[in-house]
Amino acid sequence: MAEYDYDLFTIGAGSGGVRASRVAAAHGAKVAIAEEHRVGGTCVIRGCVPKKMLVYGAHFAEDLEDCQKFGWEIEGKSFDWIKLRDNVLDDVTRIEGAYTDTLESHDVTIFHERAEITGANEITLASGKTVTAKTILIATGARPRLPECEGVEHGITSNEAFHLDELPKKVVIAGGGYIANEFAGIFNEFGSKVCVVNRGDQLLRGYDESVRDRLLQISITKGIEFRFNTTFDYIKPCDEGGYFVKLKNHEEERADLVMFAVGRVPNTEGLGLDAAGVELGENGEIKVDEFSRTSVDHIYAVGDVTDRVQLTPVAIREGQAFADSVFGDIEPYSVDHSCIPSAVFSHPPIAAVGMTEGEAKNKLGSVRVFQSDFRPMKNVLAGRNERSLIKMICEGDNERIVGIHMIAPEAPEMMQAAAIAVKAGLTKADFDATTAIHPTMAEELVLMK
Ligand SMILES: Cc1cc2nc3c(=O)[nH]c(=O)nc-3n(C[C@H](O)[C@H](O)[C@H](O)COP(=O)(O)OP(=O)(O)OC[C@H]3O[C@@H](n4cnc5c(N)ncnc54)[C@H](O)[C@@H]3O)c2cc1C
Ligand SMILES: NC(=O)c1ccc[n+]([C@@H]2O[C@H](COP(=O)([O-])OP(=O)(O)OC[C@H]3O[C@@H](n4cnc5c(N)ncnc54)[C@H](O)[C@@H]3O)[C@@H](O)[C@H]2O)c1
Repeated sequence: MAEYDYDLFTIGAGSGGVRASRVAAAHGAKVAIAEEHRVGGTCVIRGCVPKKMLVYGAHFAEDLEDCQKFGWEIEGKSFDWIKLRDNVLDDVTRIEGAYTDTLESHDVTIFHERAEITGANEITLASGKTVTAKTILIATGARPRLPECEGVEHGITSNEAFHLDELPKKVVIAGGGYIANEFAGIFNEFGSKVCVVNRGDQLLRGYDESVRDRLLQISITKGIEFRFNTTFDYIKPCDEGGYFVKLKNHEEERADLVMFAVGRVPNTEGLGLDAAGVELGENGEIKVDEFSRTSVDHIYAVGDVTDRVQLTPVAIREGQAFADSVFGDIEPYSVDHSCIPSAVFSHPPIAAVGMTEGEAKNKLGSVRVFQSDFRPMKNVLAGRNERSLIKMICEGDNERIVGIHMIAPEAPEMMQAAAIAVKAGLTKADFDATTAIHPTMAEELVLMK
């Protein structure tokens, strides 16, 4: 008789948990996974995937306007939110099915219910069933944070934004980070009046200042309003529908929808972590070492619940490294969290890798910055007065590239390839030695003066 029911029990079937479970099973482990909501987790069900589909949908608004300068006439164009919403939700269900199939084809047992650690190696499911496992992986992700304010229960978060029955005429979005800027772009392109409310005076902290400023200027030109250095006093329902929204130092205003996008809280409550002896950090995140091991030897944690870098590819890499290291026939290895490229799918999008100009100056002293500030060819013909910006930050005499930052149509697509070069430690001279592909926006990368 085996000592435990499973070699591995994973709590949470999101990006990190699914990858770890599938790979551990492929290494020969007997694996079970519990999911209390839907297989796929935040990324597939209510994050990256449906968000990107809405971004695509939203962008047609500009394309349908710009296409006229390219000779196209489109009569009677109209937009049907319910059609887009339902098509997106259908595709989410399809992908959920693909994730479930992957787990099942690897003989991973799926429990479609909540799980909690109730003993050193014991897990109890919501149905009351108890199982044991030699190793436990916590991959429970994070949930939207809600600020403290009167009437906070009247607001929605990104979770609900994908299910709206109608688009708001006016939406107030709290936050100045990824989600706030992405949804500001989405709602604005669909014709909603958007007001972004940020507690501080900076959008997208962590991104390069000139790129952030460019997004702010373009967003204002597109009609998005911003209120900085303020928080909510109250949100009160109005008899005629919608809400009265009062911000500190501002007059009360009306809105049809309030959306909170003020960060995410690791899902660590009600998991039995205290009793199990798993240590948490200041923000409730699970503390782990470089191998994703918690303070308890046989309990590991990956992804957003550890609050290292809250991105899907990072959760996936952490899950893969954990499974290979614990169940594979190889030397344990850890995930390199340096130089991770990222993107904000705003309108237009931002993408970045490595140090910003400010960071590089602080850390490295003298740096050289190359910059290309240009109006993409398509925007020129379309009469769209929107400029793009690409910055390259270089270090030392050999001008090793330590950061690239851009705001441009398709910036995330360009960045994925550029990030390989930065990660590999290439220099400005290596870029200069590469022949341009003309005419593209990406050729700016190898033509910078
Ligand atoms: C709106 C939005 C857009 C995003 N866009 C991007 C993007 O474009 N690119 C990008 O890289 N990242 C994006 N992210 C971040 C990305 O979704 C997360 O970093 C990623 O999903 C984290 O994966 P995870 O495995 O740690 O957790 P999750 O994917 O959140 O999975 C955790 C799972 O655990 C389940 N769970 C929790 N507690 C229990 C329990 N006790 N028992 C059973 N199950 C439980 C949850 O239901 C959930 O399904 C976005 C996030 C949001 C919210
Ligand atoms: N494209 C992507 O890769 C992508 C997209 C969406 C989300 N994500 C991930 O999800 C995480 C969460 O996203 P997010 O946008 O919720 O958080 P975030 O950390 O990016 O931004 C939070 C913002 O809210 C502001 N804020 C905090 N409290 C506030 C308050 N009370 N009132 C007004 N503003 C307030 C902060 O100043 C900050 O600008 C991100 O950190 C990111 O890792 C990634």
